[in-house]
Amino acid sequence: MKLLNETLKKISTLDAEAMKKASLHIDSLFKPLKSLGRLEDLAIQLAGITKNPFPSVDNKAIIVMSADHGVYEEGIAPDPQSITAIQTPNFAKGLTGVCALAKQARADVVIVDIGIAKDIQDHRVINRKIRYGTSNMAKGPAMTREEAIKSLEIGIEVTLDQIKNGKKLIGTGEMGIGNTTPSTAIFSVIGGIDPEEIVGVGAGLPTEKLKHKAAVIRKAIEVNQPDPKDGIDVLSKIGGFEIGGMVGTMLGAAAERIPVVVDGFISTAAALIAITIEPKVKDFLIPSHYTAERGGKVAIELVGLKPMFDMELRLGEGTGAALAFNFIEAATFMVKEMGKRP
Ligand SMILES: Cc1cc2ncn([C@H]3O[C@H](COP(=O)(O)O)[C@@H](O)[C@H]3O)c2cc1C
Ligand SMILES: O=C(O)c1cccnc1
Repeated sequence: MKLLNETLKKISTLDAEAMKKASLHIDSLFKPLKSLGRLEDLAIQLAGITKNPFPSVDNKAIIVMSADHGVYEEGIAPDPQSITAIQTPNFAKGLTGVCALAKQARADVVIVDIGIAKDIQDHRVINRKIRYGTSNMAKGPAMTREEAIKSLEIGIEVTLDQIKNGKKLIGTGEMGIGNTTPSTAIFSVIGGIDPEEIVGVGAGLPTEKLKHKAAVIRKAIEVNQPDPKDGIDVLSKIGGFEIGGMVGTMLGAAAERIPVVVDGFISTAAALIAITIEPKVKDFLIPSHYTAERGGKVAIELVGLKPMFDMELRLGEGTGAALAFNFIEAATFMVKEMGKRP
């Protein structure tokens, strides 16, 4: 709890002076005013986050949190639960979708076991296992409040380690069979939306099972009665360990004034919990893409962010964040490389 409290205390506001300097500089560049559109907004936000009108984000990492879900036993996901444990070492080997995109963006991928249902033998996977998957949220709380806080603090610690190692830009990623179910539950509770309105197929659930997935989510909310104003209560009752880890990454990066990129559906659920815990964190979040998962648009609107692009991705892992790194780095090149108006 100490690390979480210290981190929350450190989260401040954007630096208005650096933003003004960046804005004046961008307006002085050799181009029609505002003609680089949202790239200009991005450069100004980066200045505000880093307190530097000319920041560099060349050293980047995607932090992937991996965990399993007790609610899997309700039949809410199309794949065997063992895929989480099978796929996790593939992040260390560079074989997953996010690894390919991160390689192109010259970013490291950091993979953390924060609650996979099996032991992972690969030493390159950081072992911060809380336990072997959450409990079934359709029957009771997914985790205790203490475990939820632990997941946040693990996310903070792993992120601070990366920042200490020189990372200037962080992306959030995840792996966890079944995790679109707790994510949808989080949007339902905090947004006050019926699960049936936003539930989607995740990794490919047959559409005839969508009503069942929504009913499981509704039951989990009824059984647990999470307090929508208490992000930690929501996380503990209907969340997941990897979602908590991603929230921790967002809080830790914001506290250190490091820009942190929101990925897809699950990462958006983490962002919603992060801003429920500390609204100031929102200014430090950079949205990436519109996920193709049904409910994704409503979800990112709940956070109050406008993604940069829509490539119809629906993989997660941090793939959208890795693609977004290119836009973010491009914004820093614009301010540093362009010439001024005569
Ligand atoms: C091989 C494979 C790789 C993945 N990488 C990310 N996900 C994505 O799909 C899962 C969420 O969807 P659902 O809630 O329907 O299970 C998460 O693991 C998410 O990261 C994957 C899913 C699979 C099958
Ligand atoms: O948008 C995502 O992150 C997503 C969507 C479906 C399944 N897994 C992840």
